[in-house]
Amino acid sequence: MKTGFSSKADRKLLKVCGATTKADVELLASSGADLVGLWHGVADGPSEVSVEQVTTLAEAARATGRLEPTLVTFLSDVEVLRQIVERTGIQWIQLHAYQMPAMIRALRQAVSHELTIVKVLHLKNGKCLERPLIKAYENAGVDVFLLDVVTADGQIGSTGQRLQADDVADLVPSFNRPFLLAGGISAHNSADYATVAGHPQFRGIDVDTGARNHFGRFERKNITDISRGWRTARYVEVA
Ligand SMILES: O=C(O)c1ccccc1N[C@@H]1O[C@H](COP(=O)(O)O)[C@@H](O)[C@H]1O
Repeated sequence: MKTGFSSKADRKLLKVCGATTKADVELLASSGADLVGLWHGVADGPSEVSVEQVTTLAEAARATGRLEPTLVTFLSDVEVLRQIVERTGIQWIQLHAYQMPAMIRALRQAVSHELTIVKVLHLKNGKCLERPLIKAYENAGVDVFLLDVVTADGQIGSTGQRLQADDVADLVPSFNRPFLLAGGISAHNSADYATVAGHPQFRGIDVDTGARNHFGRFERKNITDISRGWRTARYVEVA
């Protein structure tokens, strides 16, 4: 199993989602983020970028020496994803839709370089929709689970809505992989997740809404405050 950043597993990761420009990437790198999410194949996503842009932004992220690019996608066509991953050199992929275990197994087998596969587990009203599939996901090659909200009307991704810590604590014993926490993460709610953040499988946080200002743009102070509030890997740099 490859989880990336493995030599620093005790250091918690801060992933920020939805960069669309080099300026975004550089702002995230200098604000304490460890991973940057690049959306491709997210229907109607406001931060959707082309494969060419993923390539350029991934290079820009790596060039900072501090940011790992992550492809965030709803796509499930293995050959399409293989081509994107190999063309862009992406080493982290976040499957944020309802992709199935067989697809993940096929992706793992198709990609020739190291790839950390992050699979989202969606919680609706506190219950994980994919719970019956978790063991199959692990057997298929998922490296990291990402726990996020699905809203009452079915919205997934960038909901700004929070998970209950008790629901997370109930779900984590059902898998053996590390996990990232998402859903309405801000600088001010780390204390509500103290038990979650202290869990040995907790690997870090993933943020979209809380990283942005009222205009929908990344706000440096929000990101540095989140890094400090959650004590993520680079918080000392931005303190
Ligand atoms: O941010 C989005 O719009 C998005 C679209 C499609 C897939 C994933 C997306 N973002 C993910 O949403 C959560 C964070 O949401 P928030 O902080 O509650 O707004 C995180 O997992 C992002 O990767």
